[in-house]
Amino acid sequence: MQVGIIMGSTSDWPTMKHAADMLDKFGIAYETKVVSAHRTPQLLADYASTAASRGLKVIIAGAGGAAHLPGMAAAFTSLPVLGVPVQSKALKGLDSLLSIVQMPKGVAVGTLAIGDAGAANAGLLAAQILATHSPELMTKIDAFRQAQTDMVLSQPDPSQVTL
Ligand SMILES: Nc1c(C(=O)O)ncn1[C@@H]1O[C@H](COP(=O)(O)O)[C@@H](O)[C@H]1O
Repeated sequence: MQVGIIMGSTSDWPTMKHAADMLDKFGIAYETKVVSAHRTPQLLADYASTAASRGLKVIIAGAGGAAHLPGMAAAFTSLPVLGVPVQSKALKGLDSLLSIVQMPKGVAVGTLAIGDAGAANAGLLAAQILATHSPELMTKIDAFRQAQTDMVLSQPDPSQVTL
């Protein structure tokens, strides 16, 4: 496995699935696991501190509300940790975002956007990190971006579209 996708609760899966789908697109092997800094603190410590020795290269961590999971994972490993703020019901994910993004200097978490787009981009960014050591993967990412550009450029003038 090259990427570990962890999340605070199974309720985060509909969001975090977008990260998994992106990794699938590029044929990148990953594992998924519910790990919580709050509810399963020892599991988090064990998971993150053994991640590098188990061969993982990047961790994607998604959580909502008081989202301490990405920061605590980063505290236990020197692997890059990408944090996904899951949209909460009460505060629409602003709580998750602020909990993840304001890390103290010296322990880094790469924070993505709130929700599905953030999860998908976490998968994409993980692929891009891995691609720095894989020309084959870089070619796939270049092709993905070109296809996206071509799709946008082929769309008709918005004023001609009947909604
Ligand atoms: N933020 C965290 C952490 C953590 O940061 O360790 N563990 C669970 N949670 C979050 O609690 C929310 C509600 O969880 P439940 O749906 O299980 O009640 C989820 O979005 C989860 O990520």
